[in-house]
Amino acid sequence: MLEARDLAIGHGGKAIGAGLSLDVRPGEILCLLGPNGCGKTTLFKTLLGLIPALGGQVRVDGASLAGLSRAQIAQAVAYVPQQHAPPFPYEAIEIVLMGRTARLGAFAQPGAADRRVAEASLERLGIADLAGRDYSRLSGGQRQLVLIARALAQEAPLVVMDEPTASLDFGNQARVLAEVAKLARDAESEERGVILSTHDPDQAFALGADVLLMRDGAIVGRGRPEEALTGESLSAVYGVPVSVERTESGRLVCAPALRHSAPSMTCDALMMT
Ligand SMILES: Nc1ncnc2c1ncn2[C@@H]1O[C@H](COP(=O)(O)OP(=O)(O)OP(=O)(O)O)[C@@H](O)[C@H]1O
Repeated sequence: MLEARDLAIGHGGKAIGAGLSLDVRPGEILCLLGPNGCGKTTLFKTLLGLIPALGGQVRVDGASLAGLSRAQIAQAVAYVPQQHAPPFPYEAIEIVLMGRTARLGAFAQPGAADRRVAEASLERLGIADLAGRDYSRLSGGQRQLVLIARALAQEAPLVVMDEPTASLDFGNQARVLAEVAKLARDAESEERGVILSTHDPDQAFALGADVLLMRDGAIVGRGRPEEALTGESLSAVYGVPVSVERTESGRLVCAPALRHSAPSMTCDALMMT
């Protein structure tokens, strides 16, 4: 479905990563983990053709990304960006309806069926009440949920999500993760491929997702979460001691050690800040 081979990525011709290869197939969830600034968003934008690859190849359903129009890419891949600021005060439902655009003819307007799909997407995420609200005035987490609804409405076979749970509260994180799992493996609908980035390695365990560990623009680990996410690999990638522990229920969780030797502020210093 999505294949990247020996991809080099960067901005304005300046490389920030190279030698990147990955595959996502229907029913698979691929979880991209790595420190701030390692190149996750740049990789996603390159996979979506939003910025040019500096080398290597991306193929979508066997076709070279370079030869596809924006509409063809949008029919194949839905994108949930990290941040999104529309230039006009759209209602949330209008943002979700934009997900239908790739399915319409050049000058066609979304119809009643498209509106029903958009409303169902909002409902599925428990945010039907936001439909008529001004998107630009929603909280960061509410906006993120609306963008996920837009990706659902797009009904593309592959979904790329850049930190989809970043500004969500605890309950909404769980809701969105459940949707991610359903998107990929819901027996009632067609299987989809999902690739998401996150700063929480526990999510890879919770989703049973394949893992790509990235550092400084390179892939430094990959595989099933139990193999790729070890105390050693996570400590090396994030530069802090991390242990991976099994809870009583049998679930694996990642626990960073808080360094006792880190400089700490005295009460006086804290009161002055
Ligand atoms: N538009 C841009 N022009 C030039 N450099 C950029 C641009 N966007 C990002 N970069 C640089 O590319 C590098 C990778 O950034 P990127 O946003 O891909 O990292 P990331 O892994 O997604 O980070 P985070 O986890 O903080 O979101 C960083 O050094 C960043 O400063």
